[in-house]
Parts: sequence; structure tokens; C-alpha cells
Amino acid sequence: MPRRNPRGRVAVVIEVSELTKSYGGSVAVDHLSFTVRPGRVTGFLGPNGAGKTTTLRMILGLETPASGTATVSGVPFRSHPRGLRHAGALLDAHHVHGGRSATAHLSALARSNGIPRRRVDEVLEEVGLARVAKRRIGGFSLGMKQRLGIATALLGDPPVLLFDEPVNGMDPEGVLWMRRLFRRLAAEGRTVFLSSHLMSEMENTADDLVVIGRGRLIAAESLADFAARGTRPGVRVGTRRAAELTAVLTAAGASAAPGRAKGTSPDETGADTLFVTGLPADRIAALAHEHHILLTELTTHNASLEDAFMELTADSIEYVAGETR
Ligand SMILES: Nc1ncnc2c1ncn2[C@@H]1O[C@H](COP(=O)(O)OP(=O)(O)OP(=O)(O)O)[C@@H](O)[C@H]1O
Repeated sequence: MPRRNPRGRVAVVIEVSELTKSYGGSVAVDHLSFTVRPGRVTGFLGPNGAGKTTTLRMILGLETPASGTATVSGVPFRSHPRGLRHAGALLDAHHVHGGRSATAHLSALARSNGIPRRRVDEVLEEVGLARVAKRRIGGFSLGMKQRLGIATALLGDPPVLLFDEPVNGMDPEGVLWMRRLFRRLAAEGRTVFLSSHLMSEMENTADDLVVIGRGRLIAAESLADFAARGTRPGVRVGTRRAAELTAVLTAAGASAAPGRAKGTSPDETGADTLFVTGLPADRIAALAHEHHILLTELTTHNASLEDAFMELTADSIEYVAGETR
């Protein structure tokens, strides 16, 4: 039964339920369930290899799940008769015929999807490619290809938009433009779902987050709720005598945990990093001084969204520099 919004219009949601997919015995997506709501930008986050692209491809019916379902406004995307007019997607910006012009590429798609020709010029204008519309796509930069991919997604003026790593290859001006575009599309009531492996890209763009790691759901909540997980203030302390300092700080009522990301080396001074909670920086400095322990770093740390993301996904990172799992 399709959901309806307060104005009585069908609210187009993406619903993923117990979705599972394996490749050659290794699980890429593992009993994944979440809902993406209209009128909001939802960020789909996870480290490299987490299963984001595979999930997006299953939502679009380009990949068949081993089990579970993915529906767009209540029906599997492939059984929807409106195609590009129902959902637009940017998956792989390179996956276009390089010998054609942007206009020819979009015109062919418009024709096969029953979309009026005028939309081609409108979307080219919208993404800033109108001036290069007649040039061969093969000569486009990655950023220009991303813009063309977005133009393709917008062509059918669809209520649902899915973008896989749209910010890849964009320059800072392009990133800002994209952020504003996503916000506007959501403000128009559309369902906007975009993937990224970088939290920083979502910080000023997303309203909601779906975070996955190793194919499994880690969090599905508002950005504000997610951020609240990361508000653990503390002090980062560098020292070559981490064990001694930990004992001193613990005796004074603080907690000290190794502060380095898994698999990274001590810094160039040979010092280790501790993340200390429960004592302010000046007190830590005084205790270290009292015990003649030299500190190489003392930084008060207001935990950020990035920290919440790193903490939550630390165990699901597939490849860690210098370490084989
Ligand atoms: N066609 C395929 N054949 C074999 N393995 C695959 C295939 N597609 C994906 N995988 C594997 O499935 C897992 C999930 O990959 P996926 O591309 O969905 O992750 P992702 O979160 O999009 O990663 P990234 O951020 O690196 O793009 C990875 O381990 C990947 O190697």
C-alpha cells in the first residue's frame, strides 16, 4: 500500500527489506533494511567496499538480490512503467558512449523514455553543460561527466533520485553547486539518496543518514541524532611513555584509550597517542609534569560527525594501510 503525504499525494519512498547479496561466497550486502523518505536528502555512507553500490544497483533492479526486497513507492523499480520519469540515477559517470555529444546522448534517452525533447536543453542548462553540449563526451573531465550523469538523472523530472558518489572528481565550486542542487531537489519534495564514503561530504548536505559497514546496517537516523553519538569531548595526548601516563591518569579518575586509528603507525616523533576523557587538558599537563612525563601533543578535542563515523565503522573497514585482515 503506497504511503500518502498530508496533501494526499503518494509519497515516494525507497524501502529496502532484508536485502542480501553475495559474490562468490563473500557477502556484499547482508540482511539490510532501511527506508528513505521524500522531501529530505538522505546520505548513504560506508567505507570502501561496504556494499553501497551493490545496494543502489539492487534498488534499481540492475542486480538481483539473493533474498530480500527493494521497492520504490511500493513496487520493485523494474516493474514501474515510468522508468526514467519515476527514478533518476547516477551510478557510474564513465559508463557513457564517449563518441557522442552530450546532446545526442540525452536526446536518445529522452526518445526511448517518452520524455519531451525540450528537457534535454533544460537539464544541460541546469547542470552547466549548455556551452559544451555539442562536444564529444569522450573529451569531458570527470567533473563534467558527473554533471552529465546528473543531467541524465534529472531528465525525466523524477520524484526519486539516486546518486552514487556524485561528488567524485568535482572541484570545490562544483561541490557547492551540487550541494545546493540536492537541497533544492529535496525541498521540491523529491526523495534524494546519495552515497559517499566521506562523512565530510554529508555534513552540510544530508538530513538523514543510512550508514553501513561490511554490508550491514550500522545506523539509520537523522544527521542530528547521528552527530549526538560523536559528542564525546576529550583530550588527545601524545607521549612516548603511554603506559606510565595511562596509569597516572587512570589513578586520577580519567580514562585513556589508544587514540590512533587501527593499523596506523606512531607519529614521526615515535610517540603514541592517547585519547583521554574525564580530565581537562590543563590537569593532564599538570599530572604529566608532576611525573616528569614529556608530552608531544595536548589537544582538546570536540568530537565531530567524522569521529562518530570513524568510531562506528572502524570494525568494518575492508582495507587498512599496512595491514591485511
Ligand atoms: N560484480 C562483482 N563481483 C564480485 N564482487 C563484487 C562485485 N560488485 C561488488 N563486489 C564486492 O562486494 C563488496 C561491496 O562492493 P560495493 O561496490 O557495493 O561497495 P561500496 O560501498 O560501493 O564501495 P566503494 O565506496 O568502494 O565504491 C566489495 O567487497 C566488492 O569487492
